[in-house]
Amino acid sequence: MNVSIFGLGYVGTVCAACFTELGHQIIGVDKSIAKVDLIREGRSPVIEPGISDKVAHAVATGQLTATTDATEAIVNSDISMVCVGTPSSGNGNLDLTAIREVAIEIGRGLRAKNAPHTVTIRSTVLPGTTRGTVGPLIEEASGNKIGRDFDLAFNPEFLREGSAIADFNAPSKTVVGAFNQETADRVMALYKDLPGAKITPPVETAELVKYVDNSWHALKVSFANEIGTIAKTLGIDGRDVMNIFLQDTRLNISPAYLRPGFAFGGSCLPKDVKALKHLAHSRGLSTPVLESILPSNDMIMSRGADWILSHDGRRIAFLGISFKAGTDDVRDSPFVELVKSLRGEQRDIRIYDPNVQLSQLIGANREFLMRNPELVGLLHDDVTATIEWADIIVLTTADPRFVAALKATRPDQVVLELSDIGLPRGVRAKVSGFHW
Ligand SMILES: NC(=O)C1=CN([C@@H]2O[C@H](COP(=O)(O)OP(=O)(O)OC[C@H]3O[C@@H](n4cnc5c(N)ncnc54)[C@H](O)[C@@H]3O)[C@@H](O)[C@H]2O)C=CC1
Ligand SMILES: O=C(O)[C@H]1O[C@H](OP(=O)(O)OP(=O)(O)OC[C@H]2O[C@@H](n3ccc(=O)[nH]c3=O)[C@H](O)[C@@H]2O)[C@H](O)[C@@H](O)[C@@H]1O
Repeated sequence: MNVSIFGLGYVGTVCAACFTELGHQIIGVDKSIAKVDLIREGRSPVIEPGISDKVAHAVATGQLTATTDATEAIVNSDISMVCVGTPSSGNGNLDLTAIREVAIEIGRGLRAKNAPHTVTIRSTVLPGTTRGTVGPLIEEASGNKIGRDFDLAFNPEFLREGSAIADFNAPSKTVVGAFNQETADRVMALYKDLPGAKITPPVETAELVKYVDNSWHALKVSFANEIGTIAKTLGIDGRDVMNIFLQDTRLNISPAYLRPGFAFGGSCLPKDVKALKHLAHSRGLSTPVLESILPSNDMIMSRGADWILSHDGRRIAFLGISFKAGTDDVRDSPFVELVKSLRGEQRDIRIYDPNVQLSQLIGANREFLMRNPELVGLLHDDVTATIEWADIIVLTTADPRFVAALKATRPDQVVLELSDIGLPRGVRAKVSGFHW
């Protein structure tokens, strides 16, 4: 099928490249000329394992093109997939600016097209947004009617940064909520060669499921981290406790997100928990469990800062600042918050993260760093010099480059392992774990 993908960020770029491998012809659309130019040059606008080769190949074979012109993309495609950002607004609700813009652009594009077209929303939006906001905006801008002149669906994305390509190619479920079964089937046909359950619930159910997924992950991380905290104060290794707990096969508990580690972050879990809470508030509902997730996470963050400060040494080197290994995404990274809180404590800080270089970042990540200029001056690109300089080395994620670099540590240094990573032999510094 011919598919136009609006928004060439983490979701849009991965979907664009991976859909070409399923035989689809993709036109990527972004309002950022920089991102469109990168795709045209066969380069990925995001850092994600495996994505560079896939983008380069798809562009070289002509299966992936890019434009800033929405109408051109609509006219030359059968289905449009919307993957623009839906960040948090100040009060926890979603900022739908980009969604609204794209809905209007798609509507205008449809005016220039005299053939059936399907629009599917992949961005995470609260229940009611596809029907109540996107649909009417497209109808108004196009003069067309849903179900008569064009079709509309919601198709949530479940990929995780750092393993996005593997997640795209092996989904455990693909969910398409549409206003009629033919539309759901048409969108689902894009995924016909992928494994996993194929589910076509009502649109609002599909919208809510996405929030259930992300809030559940956040809740599990918070639970595991609180257990880890209690265990540590008792002198018990929280990792052992959770490992034994997880062996209860009668309960079939997935170990995912249940290992004690550091606070969760990233551009999705925090914002999606906030948005679900906001939805509950707006309905006058009391949801104490959901209410407690972010305060619990904040507590883990401040415990992490206290733990680092409890070690002697003024010079602290952070290995990693993006929220996860394998990505350049610094949005809502818990390590950014940690660095900011330590800066007021008379410590000198340096950060090494080869994925995070101001000169390379574009889009929302660049904007995030520009809003935090104090961080930019802390970034260093020489890992050996950064380690040599430090008294304390904070290992944030299991990026193999960080783990390998630790072999250069000295016995007078201390390595603080924030996440439950497990270090190789050959680290000469004293090593201590947040949960053990
Ligand atoms: N990052 C992730 O791992 C996942 C994100 N999601 C959801 O997917 C959505 C997109 O997330 P990301 O890819 O992280 O966002 P992103 O911020 O990386 O990318 C969004 C892109 O949309 C573009 N854009 C904004 N307005 C536009 C317009 N009018 N026309 C064309 N392009 C426009 C931006 O320039 C940007 O390149 C969000 O709703 C997010 O919650 C869902 C699953 C995974
Ligand atoms: O909606 C989204 O954007 C995506 O959000 C998350 O994906 P992502 O944030 O990319 O990565 P995760 O692996 O879920 O990590 C989120 C946070 O949880 C933390 N985490 C993850 C796994 C774990 O076992 N423990 C843990 O603390 C990570 O370190 C990170 O801070 C969801 O897992 C995806 O299913 C979803 O598609």
